[in-house]
Amino acid sequence: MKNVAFIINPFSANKNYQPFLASLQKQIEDPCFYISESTAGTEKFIQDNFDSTDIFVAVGGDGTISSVAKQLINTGKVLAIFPAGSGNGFSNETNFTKNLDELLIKIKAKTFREIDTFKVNDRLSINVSGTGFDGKVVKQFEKTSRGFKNYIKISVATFFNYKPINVKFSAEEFKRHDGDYLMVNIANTRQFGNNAYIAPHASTVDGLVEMVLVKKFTLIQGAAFAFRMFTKTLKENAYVTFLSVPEITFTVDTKDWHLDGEYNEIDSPIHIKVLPKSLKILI
Ligand SMILES: Nc1ncnc2c1ncn2[C@@H]1O[C@H](COP(=O)(O)OP(=O)(O)OP(=O)(O)O)[C@@H](O)[C@H]1O
Repeated sequence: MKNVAFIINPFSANKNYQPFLASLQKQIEDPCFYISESTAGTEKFIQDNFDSTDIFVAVGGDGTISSVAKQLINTGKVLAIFPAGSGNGFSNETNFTKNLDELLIKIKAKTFREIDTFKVNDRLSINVSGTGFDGKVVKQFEKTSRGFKNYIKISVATFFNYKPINVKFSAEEFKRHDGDYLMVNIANTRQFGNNAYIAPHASTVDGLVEMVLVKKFTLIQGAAFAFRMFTKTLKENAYVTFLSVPEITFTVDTKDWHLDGEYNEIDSPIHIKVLPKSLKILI
């Protein structure tokens, strides 16, 4: 299989990439692959193999996919995914499964489509990024051994001593939404991962992101919110507001963000901007 490179993150999810690599080597003679020790390593690998590769396959979770996508934005190169993360939000939303045979058929067909991505100031996001409660949760979560159980544990603990963030919009039309929020998320796709649908109406081809503003609620209301997220039925109410926008600017009194589930420190003011049809992705 020519012009295809596999970038494997050995730290994703259960840190067990060997079975994937063994199947790959069984199915393809001498595949081009790279076991990535860091995002800088991935960057260098893509640069070194850029001219000879048409399809870069990210083997990992949303963080890995994002680190590969970053290098492919607005180029002729195509992204493919073998989901190997714990949440797999982006791969769930772009129809990639853990079936290697299926992936190899898609790679042979080489059919792709163009989807939107977006920027948070100067940083790229492909899936869902946010600040506030879940920015803080991701910060604490990265200090643990990860996994869904730790995520829930940290979420509940963070909830009880969490001080809402203050958001102020620049444009007059959004100023009525200025105020204190539990969290603010910016969604390109519908879900965080683990089928938690934070923005059930988001689309990767509409040139817009869904900004989801969530006010602080009680734990009981939080349970209802979680139920609606997992049943794809989250809608606007006294606690939840959706803004569908191609770009938006605001200030926020925290630097704690997660970009596609990875903790980032970002200075306010924040400028969100959609990069329409900027990423070619295998279908
Ligand atoms: N290209 C890369 N090479 C090496 N390590 C990476 C790369 N991209 C991200 N990482 C690191 O690998 C770890 C796992 O990231 P990743 O998001 O892929 O998996 P996950 O967190 O298990 O899955 P998900 O994001 O779907 O929940 C993170 O600590 C991240 O910082």
